[in-house]
Amino acid sequence: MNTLSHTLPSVDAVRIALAERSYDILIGGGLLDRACSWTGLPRAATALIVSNTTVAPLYLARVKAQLQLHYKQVLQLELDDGEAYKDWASLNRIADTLLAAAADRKTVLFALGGGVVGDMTGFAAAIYMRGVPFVQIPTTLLSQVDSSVGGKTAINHPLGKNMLGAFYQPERVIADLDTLDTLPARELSAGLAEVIKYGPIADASFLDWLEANLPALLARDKQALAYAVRRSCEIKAAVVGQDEREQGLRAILNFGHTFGHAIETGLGYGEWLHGEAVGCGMVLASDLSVRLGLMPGSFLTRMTRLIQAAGLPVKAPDLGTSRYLELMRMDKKSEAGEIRFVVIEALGRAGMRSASDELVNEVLQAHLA
Ligand SMILES: O=C(O)C(=O)C[C@@H](O)[C@H](O)[C@H](O)COP(=O)(O)O
Repeated sequence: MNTLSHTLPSVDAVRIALAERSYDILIGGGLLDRACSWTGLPRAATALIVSNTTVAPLYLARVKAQLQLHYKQVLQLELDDGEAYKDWASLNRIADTLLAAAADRKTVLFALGGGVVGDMTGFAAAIYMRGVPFVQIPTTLLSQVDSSVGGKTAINHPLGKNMLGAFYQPERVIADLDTLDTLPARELSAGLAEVIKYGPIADASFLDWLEANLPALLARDKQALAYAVRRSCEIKAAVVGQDEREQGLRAILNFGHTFGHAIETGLGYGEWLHGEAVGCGMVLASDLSVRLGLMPGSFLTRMTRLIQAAGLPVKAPDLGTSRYLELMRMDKKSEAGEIRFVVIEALGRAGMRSASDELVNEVLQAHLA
């Protein structure tokens, strides 16, 4: 982590080291209006800002004003807001906008919003004219600590979450902490799920810190949020830097997601927020870690308490255990029909395990609402 010095408040820069695909995650206050956020990006005639109907009224004009200093033509597109719209139709709207404006293959896309906007804009950038540059401007806690970083882009399919996508890295991530001021409380909690994830999988002392600082985070204390975002990005950068395309290690970032994605797909996208499903999914994955004999029962108690205190659900919707198994067999980590779960092997260390359907059923039965 570097600190860029300015007369204005400092800007943290966490580097994602991926050879020629390396980039910085800029983290700080007021970044939307600061020149350092926007200089040094790829030169082009055209830029497209992709946002949604909730975020655009708040921040699009400011981003556009900055981009107009660098690009001759600045296009904008406001997608419908929500996980239910992370689909082919929205992706097509991005392509339609680019093609209608005759945007060339140097055009730079800017994703202004949360994970849905970021994932879809990244996927559009990956496939438009076989690849154009893009920049992530995450405005939710979840997207600042997780989805804007690491180059996973995708849309959902009715049969499975994030099933169509590409690994495609952004040119830069601009995480303006001030955008968290306007975040609804439910979204803040959803983002905390992905923050909490980093403790058990990679940094036991970060888990201690989160327990001690959860009230400050929920109260949106700027320093606490800045540390949580930076530490999360540092951990993610270290993992992605070693395993960009999830050949092994990177799967640990999916802790809680096997159960979580089943909840999202099973209920219908958007019913629960992604972070809510991941929070609840981590309770189930913690229980599985205990039932596999890897962790003591006190670990499940600890995780459940923290997740609940963060304002997240800890009881899973009753989709029926066989439906859960059916959905989880579709997970991208499954191999030859065998579900592979991320489990905790020791505090700060995660691994992969399969489990019998009987054991998974026991876990589900213990946590269904
Ligand atoms: O970046 C990763 O790798 C992750 O798994 C992070 C997840 O938190 C994130 O939700 C990711 O988009 C899910 O990826 P998927 O491969 O399970 O669809």
